[in-house]
Amino acid sequence: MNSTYATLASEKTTDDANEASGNIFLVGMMGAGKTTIGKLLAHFLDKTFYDSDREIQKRTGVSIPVIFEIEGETGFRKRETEMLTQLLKSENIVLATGGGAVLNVKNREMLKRGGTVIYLRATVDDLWRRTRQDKNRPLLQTSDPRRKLAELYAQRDPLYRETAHIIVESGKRSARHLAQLLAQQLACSDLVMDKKTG
Ligand SMILES: Nc1ncnc2c1ncn2[C@@H]1O[C@H](COP(=O)(O)OP(=O)(O)OP(=O)(O)O)[C@@H](O)[C@H]1O
Ligand SMILES: O=C(O)C1=C[C@@H](O)[C@@H](O)[C@H](O)C1
Ligand SMILES: [Mg+2]
Repeated sequence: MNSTYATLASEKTTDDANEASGNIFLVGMMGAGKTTIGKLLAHFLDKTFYDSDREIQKRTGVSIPVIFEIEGETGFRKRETEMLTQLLKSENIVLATGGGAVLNVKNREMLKRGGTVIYLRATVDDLWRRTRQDKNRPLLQTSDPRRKLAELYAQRDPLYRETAHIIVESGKRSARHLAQLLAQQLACSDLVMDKKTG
């Protein structure tokens, strides 16, 4: 690991990841850059990009705020787990998960087993700057959205860490630069693996 990566959660190493599937899963808070970086990473690594939120919207034909309005968060989470179950049957994908995907233990286990999980981590200040103008995140439609973001961060940071094989700081570099560094790093770890197994 070079300096692109912060220390790994619970001393985990990428050896624990299911690299054979070629799958890369991005987890992290709303605004961490999962969708933006995921698309670029898939392009650089020549993998297929999926975004769980986008797939749910395609399947239902309505936006995520509408799903929350009609079915509540519980209904959305059920759809999210169904979608992850289906998407994780794929190989050679980069998947941007929804910010709350790690709340469900079944999702966490599926992700850990199904590929290499990358936690894109940013400070609450960065996350707030990136999400404050966007009304598409139903959990932030409260009287004090910044506080809500901080509460969600405190609740979820340990879950992202528990799930991730790799933790990356997404606050200090542009999305493109991060995707380039990650692509280089992941391509190198593939090389090393091929050497070991080949
Ligand atoms: N590393 C970065 N530096 C600066 N801005 C970024 C970075 N990553 C993402 N952004 C910007 O932050 C905003 C949110 O990013 P994005 O939608 O990719 O987050 P997300 O993790 O997919 O969030 P959600 O869980 O809500 O889907 C976008 O406007 C994006 O351009
Ligand atoms: O952090 C969350 O709980 C969410 C993040 C988004 O990706 C969407 O999945 C939805 O808005 C919920
Ligand atoms: Mg997204």
